[in-house]
Amino acid sequence: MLTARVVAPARGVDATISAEAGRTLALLGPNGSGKSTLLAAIAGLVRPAAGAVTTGTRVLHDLDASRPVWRSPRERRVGLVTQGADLFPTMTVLDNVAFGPRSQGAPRADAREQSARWLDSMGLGGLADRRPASLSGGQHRQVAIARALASAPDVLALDEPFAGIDVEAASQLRTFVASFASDLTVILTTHDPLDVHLLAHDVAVLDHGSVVERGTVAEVLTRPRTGFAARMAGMMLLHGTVGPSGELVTDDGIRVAALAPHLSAGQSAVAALRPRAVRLAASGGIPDVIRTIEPRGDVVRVHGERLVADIDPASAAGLLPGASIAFDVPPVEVYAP
Ligand SMILES: Nc1ncnc2c1ncn2[C@@H]1O[C@H](COP(=O)(O)OP(=O)(O)OP(=O)(O)O)[C@@H](O)[C@H]1O
Repeated sequence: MLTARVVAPARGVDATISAEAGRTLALLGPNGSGKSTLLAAIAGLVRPAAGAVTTGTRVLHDLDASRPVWRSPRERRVGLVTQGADLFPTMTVLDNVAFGPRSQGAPRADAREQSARWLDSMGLGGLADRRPASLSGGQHRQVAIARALASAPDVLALDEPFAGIDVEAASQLRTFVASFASDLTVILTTHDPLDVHLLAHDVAVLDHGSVVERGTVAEVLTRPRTGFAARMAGMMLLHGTVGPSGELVTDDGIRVAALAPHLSAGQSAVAALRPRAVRLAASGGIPDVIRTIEPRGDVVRVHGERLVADIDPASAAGLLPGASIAFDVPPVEVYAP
């Protein structure tokens, strides 16, 4: 179990996260929200102003103690793989991977032998004699991850591991990560909901340096509480209060019937709505004005000022930006914000 409280005022970060052994935590959040800073502090590459990081009973740093503790990156057993994860360009893949055990004191021959076995076990044995410049983007990332794992870390921190490589390489890399993730604590930052669904058990959402939402993937992506998590889940978030009949009255006055409301009238509430559930109203409905219309796979996405709907192309014929429109919304589940 990793717990980290990182206070880095120069970067606007004051966040606490925890990640359990054998589980993968996805760190989500807008650009600049502090995800990379958190990982760098856990790895000991950034020294925060305050806070502490522990894995199990090991203290990696404790800057709040009367005698502060600070372990060097190499003593932490945290493998950090960043987007720019630079392999040493003049070394072979094997020597790059052997660098980890060597820096922990293993003799060169032992480190190379151990690393060769390690590369084989990860299905990368064929790359052992190659230089980094000859690797594809996906292979480069696999080797960088293999190098981090060769030091037998307790925690593997992956900073946007699938960004900037092609779709097929990203898919292979996801399978690769999934193959060893259950043996250690993995934290990964991502902007892609697919990574969350395929790899993560838990999610923490950062905004402006603080954790604004956390829970299991199912909790956060089916009942999002922030606009960011809702967008990740492909949903829109309606904020409001519970009306006298248990309906949700949104902040801009939309009334939406609620499914089995558990909240009392007057309480603050949110609901998450999928654009596919929203229909064009035959009569009545929630009035709106069309902002944009875009094709999206087999549907047409109509963005109104208030709501977003995915409708079939035939129903979208004749709709134009600026036109008045009305939407029907099905009963929604409301929950506390
Ligand atoms: N090396 C640095 N020196 C000073 N400030 C930095 C440094 N790196 C990042 N910052 C600042 O710290 C804050 C948090 O940045 P960070 O890179 O941790 O966010 P992030 O969530 O990882 O963003 P992204 O999704 O764009 O990678 C930002 O305001 C950023 O400008």
